[in-house]
Amino acid sequence: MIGRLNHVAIAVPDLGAATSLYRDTLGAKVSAPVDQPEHGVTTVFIELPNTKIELLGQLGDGSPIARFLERNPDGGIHHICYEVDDILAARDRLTVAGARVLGPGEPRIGAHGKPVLFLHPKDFNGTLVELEQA
Ligand SMILES: CC[C@@H](C(=O)O)C(=O)SCCNC(=O)CCNC(=O)[C@H](O)C(C)(C)COP(=O)(O)OP(=O)(O)OC[C@H]1O[C@@H](n2cnc3c(N)ncnc32)[C@H](O)[C@@H]1OP(=O)(O)O
Ligand SMILES: [Co+2]
Repeated sequence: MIGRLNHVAIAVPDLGAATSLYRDTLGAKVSAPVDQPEHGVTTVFIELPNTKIELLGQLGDGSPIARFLERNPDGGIHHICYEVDDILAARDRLTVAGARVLGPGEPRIGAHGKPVLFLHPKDFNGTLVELEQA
């Protein structure tokens, strides 16, 4: 059911410093930062030949990455995002299989303008999973 790896997300305490690290030290192509107020984060995408890295900075109070950064003050891998052909069919199939879909259960529009959903990390070997409509 899952398809391509769309991105690996890394939550960071200082988005400017992390962007500089990827652009200037690792020599990667980086995007401009974009605030995602619906998601409580600011994103910077690193374009790699075979996938993307999503740098996540905290945006506003109640950001979903706030507690993660409290527990991991240097930052860390926060989630992985797989593409699915039909996000509603994927949600329904996973729910029947016992996986917990986070939030209200309806997809929201993500950083690429496509519907996304998140699955509880406790149901996927301690890894927060994002699904994005391909
Ligand atoms: C920009 C849009 C979009 C895109 O298009 O790419 C994005 O990527 S938005 C990214 C940010 N949004 C989200 O992460 C939304 C979904 N996340 C959540 O709803 C919450 O973050 C969470 C997963 C429910 C965690 O909530 P939190 O309050 O931080 O933690 P808890 O204390 O409730 O945690 C319970 C349990 O789970 C462990 N945990 C938490 N986060 C992670 C994680 N990222 N990876 C692995 N494990 C995680 C946490 O350690 C707790 O474990 P125990 O201590 O053993 O109970
Ligand atoms: Co993401």
